[in-house]
Amino acid sequence: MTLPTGAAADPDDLAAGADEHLLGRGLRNIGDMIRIKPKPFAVGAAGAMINTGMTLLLSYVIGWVVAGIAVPAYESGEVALGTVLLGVAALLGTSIIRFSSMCARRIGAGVMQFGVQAEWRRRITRRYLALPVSWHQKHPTGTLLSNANADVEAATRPLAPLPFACGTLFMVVVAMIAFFTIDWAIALVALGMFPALFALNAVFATRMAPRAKRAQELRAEVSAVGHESFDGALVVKAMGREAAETERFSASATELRDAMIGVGRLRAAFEPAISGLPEIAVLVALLVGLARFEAGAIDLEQLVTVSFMFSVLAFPVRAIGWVLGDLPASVVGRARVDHVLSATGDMAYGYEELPPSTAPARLEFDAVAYAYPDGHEALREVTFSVEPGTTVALVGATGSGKSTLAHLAARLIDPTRGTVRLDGFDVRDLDHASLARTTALVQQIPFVFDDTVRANLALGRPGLDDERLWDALVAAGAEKFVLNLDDGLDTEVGERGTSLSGGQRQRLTLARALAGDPRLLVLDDATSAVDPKVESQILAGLKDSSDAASVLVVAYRRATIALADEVVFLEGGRITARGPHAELLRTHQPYADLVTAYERAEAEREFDTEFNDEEGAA
Ligand SMILES: Nc1ncnc2c1ncn2[C@@H]1O[C@H](COP(=O)(O)OP(=O)(O)OP(=O)(O)O)[C@@H](O)[C@H]1O
Repeated sequence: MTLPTGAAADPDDLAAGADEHLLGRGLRNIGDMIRIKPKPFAVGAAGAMINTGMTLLLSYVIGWVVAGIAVPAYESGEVALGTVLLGVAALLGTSIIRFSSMCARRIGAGVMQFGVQAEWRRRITRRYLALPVSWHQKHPTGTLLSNANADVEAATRPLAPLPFACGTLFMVVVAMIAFFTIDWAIALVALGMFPALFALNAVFATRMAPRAKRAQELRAEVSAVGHESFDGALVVKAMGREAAETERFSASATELRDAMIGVGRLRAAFEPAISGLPEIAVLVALLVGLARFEAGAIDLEQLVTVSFMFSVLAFPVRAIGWVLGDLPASVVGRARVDHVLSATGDMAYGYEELPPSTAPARLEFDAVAYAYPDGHEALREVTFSVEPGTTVALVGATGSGKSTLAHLAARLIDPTRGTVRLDGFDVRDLDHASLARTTALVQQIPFVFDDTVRANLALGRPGLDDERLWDALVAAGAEKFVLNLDDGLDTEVGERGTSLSGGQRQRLTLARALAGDPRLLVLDDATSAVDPKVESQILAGLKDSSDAASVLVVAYRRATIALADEVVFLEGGRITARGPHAELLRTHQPYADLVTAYERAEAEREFDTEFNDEEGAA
C-alpha cells in the first residue's frame, strides 16, 4: 500500500496483520515530506554530511597529532613550534566547521519538520472546510483537532533526526571505505554491526505498529471527549454531572495512559539494545584493533584513527535508530492525516454566475427528496417556491423536516432527488461567489466569534462600512443593545459571545446576515430567543423595507407565521398543506391544531414570565 499525498488511506489498514510493509511506507512518507520541503532538507542534510565529514577528518587529525606530534615529542623530548601550531590549527579548523555545520543541520531539520506540519495543517483545514455537513456530523470536533495536531506531529516526527541520519549514512559509507583500506578485520566488525542494527529495528517497528496505532486512536478519543466536556460545561454543571463527566474523561485518559505505557515499555526494551549495539561494536573493534596492532598488521596512527572513528560513529548511528524508531507512529499518523485529506463528498461548486442584481431572488424546490447518510428520508416530493420579495413560513411538528429544507435552500446539503433552483439556476451549477452573495442562512443556535461586534458583523467581507453595519443592526433590532455596550461596535464579545444574552447573539447573527444584503434570507428559527413582539417587528421590518429580500422562515409563533405571504406545512417530510395562514387555519385541521398548540405554549410562557416578574417585584 502506498501513501502518496492525499491518497485514500484507511487507518484501519494498520491493524496488526497489515504492517509488513511498514518500513517501505515509512520511507515513502519521508520521501513525500522531503518533496514538500526540499530546500530545508538539502540544507540540513548538507550540514549533516559536512559535520560527519569533519568528524571523520578529525579522526585522522587526532591520529596524526598523537602519532606525528605527541609521540615523537615524548620520545625525543623536544617539539617544533610550527608543528604544534599546525596541529592546533588543524584541530580548531575542523572543530569550527563541525560546529557550524551542526547548526545548519539542526536549523534545516527544524524548518523542514515545522514547515511540513504547517503545510499539512493548512491542507487539513482546507479539506475540513470543503467537506459537507454530513461528513462533519460523523466526525467529532475533538477528533478533527487531534488529526490536525497529534497525528500531524506523529507523522512528521522522523524529520527531526532525518538530516542527522542522512549524515550518518554518509559517514558510515566513508568510514567503511576507511576501515577496509586500513584493515579488513576491523572492517568486518563494522560490517556486522549494521545488519544487526537494522534487524533489531525491524523487529521493534513490527511490534510497535499496532501499539502506536492504538495510542493515536486514543489520543483522538481523549481529545473528542475532552472537547465535548468543555464545550458542554454549562450543561454538565447545570445537571450536576461533573463527577460522571470526570469519570468518562478519566476512563479515556487512563486507557491512553496504559497505551502510552505499553509504547514506553516496548521502547524501554528495544532502545537500550539499539543504542548499546554500536557501543558493543566499539569495544569489539578496540579489542580486534589491539590484536591487529600487536600482530603488526596496523601501526599506532591507524589504531588511534580507527578507535576514534568507531567511538564517534557509535553516537550518530543512533540517529538512524531514532528515525527507524519513529517510523511506526509516523505511518499511523500519516494514515490518519490522509484519511482526512482523501475524504470525498465535497460540495463541488458549479461555474454558472448569477447576473448582478439587487432584486429579491426566486427560490424553487422541485420534487426534492433528501435522505441522511443513515438512510433516513427526511424529505419527500417537496415542491414549492418562494417568489421574489415574498415571505414563506415553514411550519411543521418537530422532526418534520424544516431545518433540512432550510439547509437545502442555503446549499449546505444537496437533494438526493429533485432540484433546488435559485433564480432559475440549479444551485449545484452556481459558483461559490454567486451563492454566498445571494443567500444568507441564520440558524437557531447563533455562532459568535471571540472578537469585536464589528468583526463579527463584517466577517472580513469587503465594503462593509460602519454605516452599513448600523443599518443591519437596526433591521435586526440590535441597534439599542449595541449602543449600550461599553465600546459599541468595538466591544469584545468573548468566546462564543459569552458576554451577550441568547437573544442578543441571535440578533447579532441576523444583522451579520443582513449586512451582506442577501437577496434570499433563510431563517431557521433564528429569532426564537428574541421577545415575540420584537421578533414580529423585525420580520415586519424586513418585509416592508425597500430592498426586501425573499424570506424563507422556519416559524413557531402565530404572529410571525401570520406575517408570511404563504405558509408551507410539513408533515413527516411531505408538504400536506400550502396557502395563506388564515386559509390553512380554516381548511387544514392538523395545521390549526399545531398553531393553536404553539399559541398556548407561548401564552403559558408569557404568563410565567409576568408571574415571575410580579413575584420578583413583590
Ligand atoms: N444528521 C442526521 N442524521 C440522520 N437523521 C437526521 C439528521 N438530522 C436530522 N435527521 C432527521 O431528519 C428528520 C428531519 O429533521 P429536521 O431537523 O429537518 O426537522 P425539523 O422539522 O427542523 O425539527 P425541529 O423542529 O425539531 O428542529 C428528523 O426525523 C430527524 O431525526
